[in-house]
Amino acid sequence: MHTKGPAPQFHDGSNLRIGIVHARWNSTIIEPLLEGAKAKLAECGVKESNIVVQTVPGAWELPTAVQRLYAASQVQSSSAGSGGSAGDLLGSSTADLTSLANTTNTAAFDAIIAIGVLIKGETMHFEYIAESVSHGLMRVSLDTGIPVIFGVLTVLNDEQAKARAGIIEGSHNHGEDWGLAAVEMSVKRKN
Ligand SMILES: O=c1[nH]c(NC[C@H](O)[C@H](O)[C@H](O)CO)c([N+](=O)[O-])c(=O)[nH]1
Repeated sequence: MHTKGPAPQFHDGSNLRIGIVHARWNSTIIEPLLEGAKAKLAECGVKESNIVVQTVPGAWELPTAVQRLYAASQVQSSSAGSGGSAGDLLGSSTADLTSLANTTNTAAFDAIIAIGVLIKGETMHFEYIAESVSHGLMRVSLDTGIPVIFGVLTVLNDEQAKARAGIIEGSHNHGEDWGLAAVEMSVKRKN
């Protein structure tokens, strides 16, 4: 039963480009969260071809990956605009070009969703990662001006994680909220 979140708002996502970066830790929870976000993006009309999904090992890597995806999309879209090659703009090594070329369809994003699942262990590791990742994602969003949707579960045990991924009977998949937030923030940013 989903009681605390905002009433869902559906906006027209047909002209939006959305990036999703997700961690691979706790993948049995990540997968339904990712599917929930993508389902709501589709429901709002975001084209499959305008959704770019990338993965990182764990939540700690999310801020840098989101920042790099944003930066690559700016290079790509400005080189497309200027008619120059991405290489001119990157002043780049082959490795940079390869990684840029491997990120298909990186024309400027309207929002990026960062998805991770942090489950408290018996040490302070959880606290340090959760604190740094939340501050890092907020900083990327404020520094770039692009909405970065905080899709990082910070839970105390597997049951809490399952309840937020819609895996437990009657529970709500928070990934859906993140998809809707990405569309809403993108539309409001354009207006
Ligand atoms: O995404 C996660 N990464 C985790 N650790 C890995 C971390 O995010 C980095 O990938 C790693 O430290 C290498 O930088 C987790 N725990 O340690 O418990 C976790 O629960 N979730």
